[in-house]
Amino acid sequence: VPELGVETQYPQELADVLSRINDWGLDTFKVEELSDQRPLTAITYRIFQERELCRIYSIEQSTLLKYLLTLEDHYQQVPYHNKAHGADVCQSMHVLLNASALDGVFTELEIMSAIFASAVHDVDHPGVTNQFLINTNSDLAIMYNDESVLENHHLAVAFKLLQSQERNIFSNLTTKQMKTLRKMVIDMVLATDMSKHMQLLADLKTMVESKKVTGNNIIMLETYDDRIQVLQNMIHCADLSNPTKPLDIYTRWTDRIMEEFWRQGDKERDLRLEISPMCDRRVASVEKSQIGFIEFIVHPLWETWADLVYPDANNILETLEQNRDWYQSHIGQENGALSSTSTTHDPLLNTDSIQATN
Ligand SMILES: CCOC(=O)c1c(NC(=O)Cc2cccs2)sc2c1CCN(C(=O)OCC)C2
Ligand SMILES: [Zn+2]
Repeated sequence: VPELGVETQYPQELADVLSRINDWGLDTFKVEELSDQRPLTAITYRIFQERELCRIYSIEQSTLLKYLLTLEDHYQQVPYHNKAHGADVCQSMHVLLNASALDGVFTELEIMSAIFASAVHDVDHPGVTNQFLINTNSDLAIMYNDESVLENHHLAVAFKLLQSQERNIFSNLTTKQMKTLRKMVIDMVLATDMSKHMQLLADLKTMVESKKVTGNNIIMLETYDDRIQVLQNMIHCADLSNPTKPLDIYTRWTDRIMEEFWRQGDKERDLRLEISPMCDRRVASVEKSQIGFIEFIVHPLWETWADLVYPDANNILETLEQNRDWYQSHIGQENGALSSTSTTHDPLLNTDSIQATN
C-alpha cells in the first residue's frame, strides 16, 4: 500500500498539495495532475486517514484502495462530471463537516456516510442531464421511470461495486450500521438532483428560522429528518461549491461544465431536438449564465447555509460575491471562448475532436 494510496512520480509535491486537505480551495486539478489521474482515490483515501475511519470501522487499507480505484474507474471521461468533480465534492464536504457550529453534532457513522456519498455521488455520469435522458428515451430513463434518473444510477453503481468481497469496505459494520449508512447515502445522493433544489432550500430556510443552538452556538438536531436535511443541504452546497472557490479554480470548472453542456447541445442539434438552455455553443454567454446561476441558485443556497452555520461560512460567501462581481465585470469579454487559464490545462476540453461546427 503506497503511502499516499496512489503511485506518483511526485511524492513530495503530492504530499504538499494534500496537506491542504482541510482547507477550502485545495487545488483538485493539481492533485489530478500529481496523482497520475487518480484525484478521487488520493483525496478520499487521505480523508479516511485524516478522520481515522479505517481504525474506527476496521477497514483494511487495501480494501479501501481497491474500492476507490474501481469507483474512480467507473467515472466517465466527460468534461465536467468526471472523477475530478467527485474528488472535489468529497473534499468540499469534508471541510463543511468541520464547521464549528456542527462540532460534535454528527456521529462518525454519519460522517463516513457523508464522505462516501460525496465520493460516489456522480459515478458513471454520462455527461448529459436527466431531461436529455428522458427526452431521448434512454435505457436509464426507462429503468428509473424518469425520476431522478442519474442520481438513482449513481447509487446503484456505487453499491454494486461494494458487492465483491475484496472491495467491500463496510464488511465489518454491523447489520444495523450498514442499514443506517445505506439509507443516509441514498437520501444524500438523491438530494443532489437539481430538481429538488427549491424544496431543499425552502426546508433549510425554515430550519434556520427555528434554529436551536447549545450554549456555545452549536446546532441542535434531534430527529433523523433534521439531521439528514442538514447533510442533504451540505452535499448540495458541496456540489454547487465551484463558484465559492478561488477564482482561477472556479473559472476552470466553468470551462468544463460549459463544454459538457455544449456537447449535449451538439447532440440535441444532431438529433433535431430543441437545444437546452445554455447548451448552444453558438449563442453562448458564459458570463451571463454564471451570473444568472449564482443569482438564482447558488447565492440563495449559500446565503442560507451561511446563516445556519454562522459565522463559519462567511469567507465562502464573501468569495462567492467577489466571483460574481468578477463575472459581472467580464460580461462578453471572452465572447464565449474558453477563459485563458483553462485551454492550456485541460486536455478534455480541446475541441479538435469536435469537427468544425460552422
Ligand atoms: C452555466 C451556468 O449553469 C451552471 O453552471 C449549472 C451548474 N453548475 C454546476 O453544477 C457547478 C458549476 C460549475 C462551474 C460553475 S458552477 S448545475 C446546473 C447549471 C445550470 C442549470 N442546470 C442545468 O442542469 O442546466 C441544464 C443545461 C443545473
Ligand atoms: Zn455533482
